[in-house]
Amino acid sequence: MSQRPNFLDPKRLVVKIGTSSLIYPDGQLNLRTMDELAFVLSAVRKKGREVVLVSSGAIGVGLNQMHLKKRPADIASQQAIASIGQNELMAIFNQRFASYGQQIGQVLLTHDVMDYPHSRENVLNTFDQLMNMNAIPIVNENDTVAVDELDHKTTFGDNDQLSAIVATSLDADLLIVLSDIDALFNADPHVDDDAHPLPYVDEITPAIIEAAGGSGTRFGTGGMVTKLKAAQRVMSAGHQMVLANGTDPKIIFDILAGKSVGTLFAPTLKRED
Ligand SMILES: Nc1ncnc2c1ncn2[C@@H]1O[C@H](COP(=O)(O)OP(=O)(O)O)[C@@H](O)[C@H]1O
Ligand SMILES: N[C@@H](CCC(=O)OP(=O)(O)O)C(=O)O
Repeated sequence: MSQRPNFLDPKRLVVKIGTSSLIYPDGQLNLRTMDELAFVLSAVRKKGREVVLVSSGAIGVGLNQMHLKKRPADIASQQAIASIGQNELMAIFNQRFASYGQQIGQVLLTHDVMDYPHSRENVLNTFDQLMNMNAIPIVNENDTVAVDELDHKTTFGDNDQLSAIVATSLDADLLIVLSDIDALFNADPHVDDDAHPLPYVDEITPAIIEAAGGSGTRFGTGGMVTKLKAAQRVMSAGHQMVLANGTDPKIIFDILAGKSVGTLFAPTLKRED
């Protein structure tokens, strides 16, 4: 009988969902995925695991609210769209999580807040208290204020790296990154028909970085490049990351049950099939 590896039993779990899993290619909101995500995370929380959700979607939802097909060019307009979208995103999550009896709390972060020791400590205390209250923190970058200036870095750049920073800062055992793709492939499968999935990565080699392309969709931002950076950060901290398809968030149950789905990034662990 195969031994159950420790990543299957995380005490503290961070789940990141990308815009391309929350918004259909035509710009409409994927309410089904949002509802299923609320259902699954509520069930996981009720089983005693601490759960943090990092959700993208502020800009995508804002564009939908304002009936816009693409991002406006100027920063102030993008930030206004994010302001409208974040509000709507949380309204939907609030309603869906409430239907499963699960309390949530919003945490909007900028890079500088995590850089300065005092503000970082306050943020981490807030996470701790939310989890003590059995609430699920829902995190996003504070897009309405984050703009990089010469001597002041406020942006994370993308939510893949934000989720890795949150996971490592909270010492989470496992980061699950849900995207619109089944796994990391040896080449972008939207470009190369012969690409095959990689079930297990124990080291981010130059060949793997070479295989990672940008986003395949109108709304996604980082593509595979930023997911590999996130994996690198998590692995360096001695923890694990699973990249999997977020179309049906019940895949989280499969991951926690030890099924070999997506790509497992883990420094030394060998996956048992
Ligand atoms: N080697 C690769 N393996 C898998 N996907 C890749 C790879 N290189 C580039 N991609 C692209 O990355 C996309 C996922 O990133 P992105 O669109 O930013 O999603 P999200 O919104 O979930 O962050 C995939 O749909 C795919 O087109
Ligand atoms: N903070 C932005 C997310 C940017 C981002 O990284 O998006 P994604 O590549 O879809 O995870 C938003 O909420 O629109």
